[in-house]
Amino acid sequence: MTSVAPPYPPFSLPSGHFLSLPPSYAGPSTSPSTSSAQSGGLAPNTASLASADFEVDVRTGFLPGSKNVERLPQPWEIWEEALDAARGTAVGDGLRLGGGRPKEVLWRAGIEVMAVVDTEALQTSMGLMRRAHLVLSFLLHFYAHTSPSDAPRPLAIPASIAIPILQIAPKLGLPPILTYSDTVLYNFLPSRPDASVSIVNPPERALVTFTNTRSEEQFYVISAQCEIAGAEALRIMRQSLDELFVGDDLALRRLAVYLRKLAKQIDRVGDITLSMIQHIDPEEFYHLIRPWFKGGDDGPGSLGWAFMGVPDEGVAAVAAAENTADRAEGVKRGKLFSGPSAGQSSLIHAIDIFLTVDHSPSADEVQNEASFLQRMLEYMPLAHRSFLGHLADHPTPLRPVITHYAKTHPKLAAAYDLALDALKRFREKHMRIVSVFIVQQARRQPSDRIRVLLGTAEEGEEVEVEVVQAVSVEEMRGTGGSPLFKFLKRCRDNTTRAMIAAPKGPVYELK
Ligand code: HEM
Repeated sequence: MTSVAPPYPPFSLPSGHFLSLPPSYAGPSTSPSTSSAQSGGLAPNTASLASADFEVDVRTGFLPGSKNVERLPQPWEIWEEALDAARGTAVGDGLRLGGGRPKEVLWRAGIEVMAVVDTEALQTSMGLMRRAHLVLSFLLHFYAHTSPSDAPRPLAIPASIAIPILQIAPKLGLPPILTYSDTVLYNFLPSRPDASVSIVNPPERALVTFTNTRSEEQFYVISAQCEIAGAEALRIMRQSLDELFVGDDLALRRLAVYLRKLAKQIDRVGDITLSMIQHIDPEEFYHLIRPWFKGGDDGPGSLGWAFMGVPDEGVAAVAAAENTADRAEGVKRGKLFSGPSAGQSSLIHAIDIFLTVDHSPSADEVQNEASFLQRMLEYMPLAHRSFLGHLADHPTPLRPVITHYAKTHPKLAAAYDLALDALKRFREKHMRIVSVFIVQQARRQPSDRIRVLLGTAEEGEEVEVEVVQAVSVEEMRGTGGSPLFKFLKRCRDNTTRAMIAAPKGPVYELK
């Protein structure tokens, strides 16, 4: 066997790469206990890439390996009852965005007088803590988005929600707001609920929605299906890192096979994402569902959400997204956390890191826009964030090997480019999704059916002609106010820039 072993060219992430920066989110102080981490990343550690330490399951990837808890027992049942009351049982039966009816006023008054339930006994079980974070963050968003628009700001979040969520969130390493973990990772049941989720027993049902619409359920379930397809991508990445550790000719040939397999799997994730077009009504998504996701950071002048009944020291531990400039200026803002986005999924971040797609900001980029992916790390469970850090620090990373052998092993370089091309295709499919679900919807008025559900029209009211609004793609803003399409295009272009050979074919342009 010919050895083509290291020394490889020294590898380090470019300075300023979002993964070289320490996480600013202050979670609990548990660091991953792998041999690699304990040896400062020096010991070869290929086995731990899918590890319980990181809550990454070899079979289910970033989805929990055990069944999600469907309901909290006593004494936390009171939160579940409040959630039942908010959701109702059918479309149009739950609380309405913007509130205003006696139903919402009464519900919010109930939350304001609800007892603060102790969470200590809850903290012994990961499953219960995940469900508690999910339930409390749905309650939080129901409360915030049924509050009248003239309610004093920062919006006061009652102690009955604020205190327990601020106790539970740091234990999971999550912020005290609705995250992708709540809407997707902790919120599904597979087709056969008592068997473990897998590609043959895929996520089928969502446990909690705001609207009881099939569209909302499918939005969460299809995202979870992307994650289960991603578990296979993670397995292939782990096998590739094993081959990189061996590093001989046979290993390089195997590596090329794995990279071609990875390309197929990334395409699979992209196709599942694209299937949202068949299963989700874009109008329902844009007008009925998406507004519930808004966080306390809604718009430049937002004063955020103030968590009541919590001494400042308690809040400080979870105040990563707090605007420190305001504190200096003495402006009283609440928490400025963003709402959920699939940009918080660790899966695409992991593929980016493995293939070394560099999303670090260039000098001319607006800071807010450039730091989106970095900020999204703060919205992942601590264990997944640690996993990504571990992957970024891996002692035998992929790209230096590919560039080192690009001339002598052209098939390997071609396989690497194939994986990047698949990732570019994923991003272009995703851009089409954003175009259908956001851009096109922002340009037209909601239909009568949607307006009745929103409470802005009565049933049977005169149909108005659709008015196309002049919304330009450049003006549109994403989570936390970043310029949407500049950002998405840049992510796509960063992907093609990593290729060894020049990318082929036309690029997708958003209109
Ligand atoms: C209806 C479906 C979807 C919509 C409307 C949507 C919308 C968006 C938007 C507006 C952004 C820009 C950042 C932000 O404002 O949050 C974004 C970013 C992102 N989304 Fe989605 N998304 C959808 C589904 C998905 C799915 C299923 C995945 C993953 C499997 C995904 C992965 C990402 C990633 C990784 C980013 C960061 C940008 C990048 O890396 O290219 N999205 N999404």
